[in-house]
Amino acid sequence: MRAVHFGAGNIGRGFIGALLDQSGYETVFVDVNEALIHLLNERKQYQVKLAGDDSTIEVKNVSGLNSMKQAQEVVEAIAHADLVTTAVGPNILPVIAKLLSEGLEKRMMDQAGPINVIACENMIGGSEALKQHVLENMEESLHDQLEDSIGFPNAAVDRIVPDQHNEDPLTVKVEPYYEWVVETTAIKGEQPEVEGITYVEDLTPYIERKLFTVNTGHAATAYLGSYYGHSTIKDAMDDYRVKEKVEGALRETGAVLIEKYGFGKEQHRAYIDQIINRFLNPDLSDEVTRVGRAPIRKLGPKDRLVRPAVEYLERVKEDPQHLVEVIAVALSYKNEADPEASQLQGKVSDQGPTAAFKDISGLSDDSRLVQLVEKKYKEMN
Ligand SMILES: NC(=O)c1ccc[n+]([C@@H]2O[C@H](COP(=O)([O-])OP(=O)(O)OC[C@H]3O[C@@H](n4cnc5c(N)ncnc54)[C@H](O)[C@@H]3O)[C@@H](O)[C@H]2O)c1
Ligand SMILES: O=P(O)(O)OC[C@@H](O)[C@@H](O)[C@H](O)[C@H](O)CO
Repeated sequence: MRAVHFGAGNIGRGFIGALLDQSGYETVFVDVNEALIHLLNERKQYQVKLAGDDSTIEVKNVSGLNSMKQAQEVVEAIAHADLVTTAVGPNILPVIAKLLSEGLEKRMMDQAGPINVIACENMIGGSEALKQHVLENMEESLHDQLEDSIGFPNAAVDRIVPDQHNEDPLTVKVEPYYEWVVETTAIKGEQPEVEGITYVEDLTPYIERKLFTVNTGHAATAYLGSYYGHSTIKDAMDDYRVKEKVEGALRETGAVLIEKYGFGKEQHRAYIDQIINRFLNPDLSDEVTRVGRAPIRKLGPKDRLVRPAVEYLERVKEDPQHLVEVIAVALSYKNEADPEASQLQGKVSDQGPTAAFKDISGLSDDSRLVQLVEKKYKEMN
């Protein structure tokens, strides 16, 4: 079996690539990083190290294609693949859609049969969003054929893979924990056989539980950690001021999730505790700059901070004090090496914090959340 995976970065190599190899796939990584592509082709293998566990997984049967220089080869690889996956980041999905649509078009012309494209990104409806970008790049006369033969099942992926500082640039150190959940309804043809995938009929409770617990907690730790002068997630969580506020934010998202999906209170408490312990893993050094990256995306209307805060106001009918504080601190987040953080600070200084927040979150003047964030931001700055 052959897989094409877009994005040979942390989660691509450290999670998806490893499971694809264990499941018997030959994986072609597509990336723009020439150094990584060169090494993948030279060695055809790499190592995944499990943090705190001393064990190493040898990932074999891999190769690489540079999407900037080898576009035609990428198109051919997609035309002959059994599965396509991505882990490039939500903002890059529109970029890869052009080449992906060419590959899928070739595949349909060759009558190579159905295939599934799974976007493994931290967002709600990632594969569906990728499908829309593919359709924008494809002639309308082919849209019905795509609907019939190409599946875009949404997915949730969970494994903390920090930025890597290993001697060997292909090696990836990851936490042992992982979860990969894929929705069955959009699958075309046979369900991909990948060890470690849990198939479910309705992904919504899974992706929301993951995004609004792991990623809300992570973002809260990163922005509060940066505010209090910490550079890693573990250091931030070792500061009781950060930990208390993160736990408070997760009680708020938990109240929404329990009310919405009927998760048991004890079961959800245990889920939160397990996540906090993952953030405190002493064998994993994860920087607040990675976890806090792209703050404009993270302050977006459907993302990990604004969406649960809005739902808390609607469902619990109280003010989400901790989420408000995290949003206010996220609006103040500075990192000159992160283009979105610089853009955010440019917006805040040009428009003022309230107008910048309204613009990014899509909320209106009369939104209670906007008023609460405005007040908190003034208190903190
Ligand atoms: N790292 C984690 O802990 C983690 C866990 C779960 C989900 N995710 C999600 O996985 C996705 C990737 O995250 P990551 O941490 O692996 O990031 P990363 O930066 O390590 O990897 C992204 C890769 O995409 C490549 N890329 C950029 N533009 C490209 C293009 N046009 N074509 C092909 N490749 C391109 C980059 O060169 C890089 O190798 C994100 O959506 C993230 O939210 C990450
Ligand atoms: O990848 P992002 O930028 O959406 O979020 C940063 C981290 O919270 C994220 O990568 C986590 O490590 C991951 O989602 C854990 O499963």
